Amino acid sequence: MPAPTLYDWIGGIETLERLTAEFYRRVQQDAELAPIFADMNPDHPAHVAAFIAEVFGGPKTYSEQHGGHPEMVRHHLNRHLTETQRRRRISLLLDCYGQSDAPQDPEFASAPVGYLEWGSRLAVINAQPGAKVNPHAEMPRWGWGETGGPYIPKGTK
Ligand code: HEM
Repeated sequence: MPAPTLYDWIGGIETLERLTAEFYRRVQQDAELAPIFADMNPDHPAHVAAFIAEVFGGPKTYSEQHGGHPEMVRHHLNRHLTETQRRRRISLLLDCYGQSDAPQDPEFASAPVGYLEWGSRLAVINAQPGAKVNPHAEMPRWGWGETGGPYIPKGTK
């Protein structure tokens, strides 16, 4: 029997939307993060839920209706996000997850941490001056622990 996707395991789009709604509710009360999201699009929490759903093996709604990975990157351009903000965002997200009714088994709980670490670092890199969007960037897919292979420095095979 194939392993369920992370999307199925967490409880699908309903759970993800509950988590992002709670996360952005807490963001408004967080001194570090509130200013960054002060002018946030009201649909942002639902869009982020759709994005994560797709990364976790769920429906391709973000790719089909919201512009896919390149559009997500575009939203971070020139925002000058910092390492401190990145870490605060992860910490708050993990608090929301840990205090939610989403599954807390160690096997599941460890998988999104890798994705959050990877994805948030890309967001900070793409928020710096000079960052460019790759219009063909594929949507990442995350599983139960695959790393996707070792880091390969630029210019080497
Ligand atoms: C795994 C990491 C991340 C994911 C999956 C993610 C996902 C997204 C997505 C999907 C959007 C576009 C939403 C839309 O289409 O309306 C977005 C926008 C945005 N993200 Fe991220 N993001 C990540 C990391 C970060 C980090 C680390 C920060 C800052 C600490 C950040 C700040 C923002 C801001 C300020 C916007 C624009 C919000 C708005 O004005 O609507 N993101 N993000």
